[in-house]
Amino acid sequence: MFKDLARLQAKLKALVTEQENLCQQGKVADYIPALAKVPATKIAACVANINGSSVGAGDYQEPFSIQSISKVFGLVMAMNRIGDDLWQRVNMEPSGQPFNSIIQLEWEKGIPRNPVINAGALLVADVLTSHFSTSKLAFLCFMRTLAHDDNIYIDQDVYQSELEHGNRNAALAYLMKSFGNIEAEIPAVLSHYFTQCAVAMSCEQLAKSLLFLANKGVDPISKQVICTPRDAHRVNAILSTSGMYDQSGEFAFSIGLPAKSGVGGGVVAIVPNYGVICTWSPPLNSFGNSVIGTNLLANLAQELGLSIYH
Ligand SMILES: NC(=O)CC[C@H](N)C(=O)O
Repeated sequence: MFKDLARLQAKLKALVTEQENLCQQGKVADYIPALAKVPATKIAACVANINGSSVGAGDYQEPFSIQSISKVFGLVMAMNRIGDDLWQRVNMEPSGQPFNSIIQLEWEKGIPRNPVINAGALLVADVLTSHFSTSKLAFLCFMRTLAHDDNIYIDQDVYQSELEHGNRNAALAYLMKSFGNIEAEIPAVLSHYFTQCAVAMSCEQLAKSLLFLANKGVDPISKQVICTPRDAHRVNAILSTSGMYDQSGEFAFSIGLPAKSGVGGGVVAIVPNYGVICTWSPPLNSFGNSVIGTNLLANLAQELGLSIYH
């Protein structure tokens, strides 16, 4: 558990102020208009404590597009639904490739390297589409339950844009289907995947909703079992090795926390037995990870001595 939350809040404020005044690099995602129009100056950091309390600084209560952070939640739902069968259809190795790469998928006969690159998340979306009668609604309900907030919503503007610019994801899904690794019809799989990506949440909501991964699978607020301790371990392991895409090695080397980024500029990091940190800043580096979001996490982890490798 994080102690002395007042000091932690002062630290978050100081870090946010320091980062917003630095000359920053990076580029806001512009593959869809709905993301391109988000102001590059947004900046936020929030820490959810394992006892359910939280502190934040900057725009930490403002919703943004969670994008690939949704892959974590989809994965947990799929693991809960089909158990170890999932690992017959998706691997658990780092890809060493950009998040939306297609090359490896053909070499490896339609089996995605891991569930947190696009191909893997589309595979997970197929599992959810095939095993829930209303998978999009089930996903939204899951998010609302985890965040303890019924106001969480799907940003229709982002969803529509994703659909209109979804050719690469469609290509990944059709390639997997050609290998027999996708069961449902591709339009339904894509619709589920883009719905997940289009969920809007704030840093505070995201940090709270992932507390179960810092607490061996149990939501510390409701005491509800969200997944088994073994699956919480597995998700954290995948996030440690692949959550920051092809920057995961460097992230483990310099920060040492299971983490997941999204092209909306959000980054979440799990601190087992302590809580969850979420940062947000839209400009991205060449890996698709938030520049300031990663800096904020690095500074905080260093100052507080947080690393799972200590
Ligand atoms: N890295 C990401 O956040 C990618 C999500 C994005 N919607 C895509 O599918 O390309």
